[in-house]
Amino acid sequence: MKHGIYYSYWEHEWSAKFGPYIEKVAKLGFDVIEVAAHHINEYSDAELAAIKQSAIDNNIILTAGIGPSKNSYLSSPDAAVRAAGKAFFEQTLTNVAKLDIKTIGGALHSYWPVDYSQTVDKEGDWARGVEGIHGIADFANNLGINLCIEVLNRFENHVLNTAAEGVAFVKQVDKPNVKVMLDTFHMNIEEDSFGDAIRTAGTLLGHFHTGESNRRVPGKGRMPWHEIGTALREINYTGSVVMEPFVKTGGTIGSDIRVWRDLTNGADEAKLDEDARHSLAFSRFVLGG
Ligand SMILES: O=C(CO)[C@@H](O)[C@H](O)[C@H](O)CO
Ligand SMILES: [Mn+2]
Repeated sequence: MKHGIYYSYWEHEWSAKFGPYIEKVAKLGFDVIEVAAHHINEYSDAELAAIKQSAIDNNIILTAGIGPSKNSYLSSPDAAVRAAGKAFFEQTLTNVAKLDIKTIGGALHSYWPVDYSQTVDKEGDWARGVEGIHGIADFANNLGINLCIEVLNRFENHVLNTAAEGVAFVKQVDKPNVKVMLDTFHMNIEEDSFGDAIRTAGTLLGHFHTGESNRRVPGKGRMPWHEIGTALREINYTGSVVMEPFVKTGGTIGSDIRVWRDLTNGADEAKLDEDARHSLAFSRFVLGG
């Protein structure tokens, strides 16, 4: 099991450059950095090559997270938006591959976060989402990329809220590089049992996000970490466990994640780094790896 952190922990914008964080997370002892792919198409090839080299030099694996935009996503009822979604993914996956990234996770079938001022069509969005992911799976597979479909809580998406729904969706897509992704923050809201949810995902689990119920770093709250670690060991999970703490207010990250109070307790960057380092030690101990 490899342990990582989403660089957005330190940032306010999904557009923030991720290159400089590779050395930082390596120094903190992580194996993996997760980067936001939302703006990767704005990076030049030279920039991507330098980032890839930095990852090699620092012995860091990159994974990518993404929340597709409402203008271009795979399950839209509007065919033009679906086509734009496919084009966006093909360009994004091509650039993601330039960083040797093998895992991209998020609500890839949908857009994020969902706008609930509009009518919800769960069945239609599910069917179009399955078709949309099916339609980009081979393209991703040819680049060596796994598409990890994140199960989110009800306030952020309506299609997949539980591990069981994630498994049913991924089975309908029926492609070897399309997997289920779980996140303890969302599971805490929707699942009856963390252990059962992880066992339900089983061999289909492709990526795993961690965080406390208020999205502080693992170890600062009341998540049943022992139960989670036991279940991950039971299913012989060998993928990445990426902590996804969101503790800062402000910017697009603060508003998309609904961080309306300072969860850092006024921490400066050095204190945030220390919290991440302690949480990594805690995560390795309780989850394995
Ligand atoms: O858990 C979440 C959101 O609550 C994320 O994994 C999200 O999909 C990603 O951050 C988008 O970049
Ligand atoms: Mn997540």
